[in-house]
Amino acid sequence: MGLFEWLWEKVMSRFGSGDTAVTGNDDVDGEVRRVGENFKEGAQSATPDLLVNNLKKKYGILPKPLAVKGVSFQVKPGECFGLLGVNGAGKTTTFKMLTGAVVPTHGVASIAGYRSDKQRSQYLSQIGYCPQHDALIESLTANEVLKMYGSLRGVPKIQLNSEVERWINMMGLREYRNKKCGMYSGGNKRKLMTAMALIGNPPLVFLDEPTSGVDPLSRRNLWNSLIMLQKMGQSIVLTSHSMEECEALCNRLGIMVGGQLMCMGNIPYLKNKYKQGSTIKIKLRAGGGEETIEKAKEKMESAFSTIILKDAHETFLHYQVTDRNVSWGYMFETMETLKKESEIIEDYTISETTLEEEVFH
Ligand SMILES: Nc1ncnc2c1ncn2[C@@H]1O[C@H](COP(=O)(O)OP(=O)(O)OP(=O)(O)O)[C@@H](O)[C@H]1O
Repeated sequence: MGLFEWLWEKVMSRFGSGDTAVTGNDDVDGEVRRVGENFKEGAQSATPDLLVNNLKKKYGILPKPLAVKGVSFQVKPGECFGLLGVNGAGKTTTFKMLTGAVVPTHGVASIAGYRSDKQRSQYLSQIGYCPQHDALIESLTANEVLKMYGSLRGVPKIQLNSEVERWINMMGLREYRNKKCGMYSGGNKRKLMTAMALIGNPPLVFLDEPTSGVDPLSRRNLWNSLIMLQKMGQSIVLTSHSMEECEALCNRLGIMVGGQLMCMGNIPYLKNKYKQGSTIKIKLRAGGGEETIEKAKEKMESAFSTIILKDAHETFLHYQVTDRNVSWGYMFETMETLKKESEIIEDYTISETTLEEEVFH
C-alpha cells in the first residue's frame, strides 16, 4: 500500500467520499477562515506569505466534475508545505493554477500581497517552479540553462557565474555541466529542473515531485539545500511520493482527496490523528517450518484481539496492534509469557508504528 493509498484510506474512513463537502472538518475550516481573514485586496507585505483562497478548476466545457473544488491554504515564510494525494487528486492542477500555467475557474492566490489575477507579473516574479514533467531546451547545457534562468531571475551579471557554479555543485552536475541536457539521465534532468526553480532565490518555490528518479546521495544533498533555504526564509510548496522526503522537509502537510483539501497539519499531528498503534516483530526459532508459524499465529491472535498480520515468512512475523489503548506494559508482559511458554519465539521487538511503516509495509 503506497503513501497516498494509506492516507486516502484514513481520510476517507473519517470524511466519507471525495464528493463530501469540507464542512465540519476542523483542520481545514480553521485554515480557510484564517486565509479569508488575511486576504486583503491589494495589501502588499514584506513577508512572502502564500495565501490561496478558494481555488477551483473545471477543465473543458463538457459537464464534468471540478478537478479542484475550492482549495484554501496559507504558507508562511520559511515554511515547507507538502501537498499530498492519490493520482488524480488535483495536486498538479492546483500547482498549475498557482504558477499561472492554467487559469482558475474560481478563486485567487496572493504572494506578499500581490494577487495572481490583478498583479500577475509581480506575483509570478516571486515564484520558482519545478513542474512534474521536465521542460528543458535539450540542445542547451546545464551551464547555459542556469545562466539563462539566473539572468531572468535578476541575478546581477557579476554574480551569475558563481551562482551557476553553486547550483551545479549543489546538484552534483559538475561532470555534465557542458553536455547538452537532452542527453542527461532522468535523475540528472530532475536535478537541473530543480536548480532552475531555485536559482536566484525566489521567495516561494513550487516543486512537483522534484526528486523522482534522483539517486539517494543527490537527494540528500538537495534536501540539505532546501532545509538551508528554508532557514533563510524561502518558502516551499512540494509534492512527493516519498514519506521520508516529507518527514525530512515538510513543516506541514495538506492531504487532497477528490479535488478538496481534506486535512492539514504537521506530521506528528497527522500521525497522532490517524495512527494505528504499535508494531510487534517476532523472530521464531529456526527449523520449525509451517507448523511453528501457525502455532505462533494462533497464540498471537488469542493474546491480542485487535491485531493485523502485516508480514510472515519462515522465522519472522510482523504484526500491527491497531488498538491504541493496548498498553506497553500489557504487550511486554504478554510477549514475555508467550516467549517463555511457547518455546518457539526466539526474540521480539515492540515499537510505535512509524508513519513510514504504516504507509509502506
Ligand atoms: N488538461 C486536462 N484536461 C482535462 N482534465 C484534466 C486535465 N488535467 C488534469 N485533468 C483531470 O483533473 C483531475 C486532477 O488531475 P491532476 O493531474 O491535477 O491530479 P494529481 O493529483 O496531480 O495527479 P498525479 O499525481 O497523477 O499527477 C484528474 O481527474 C485529471 O484527469
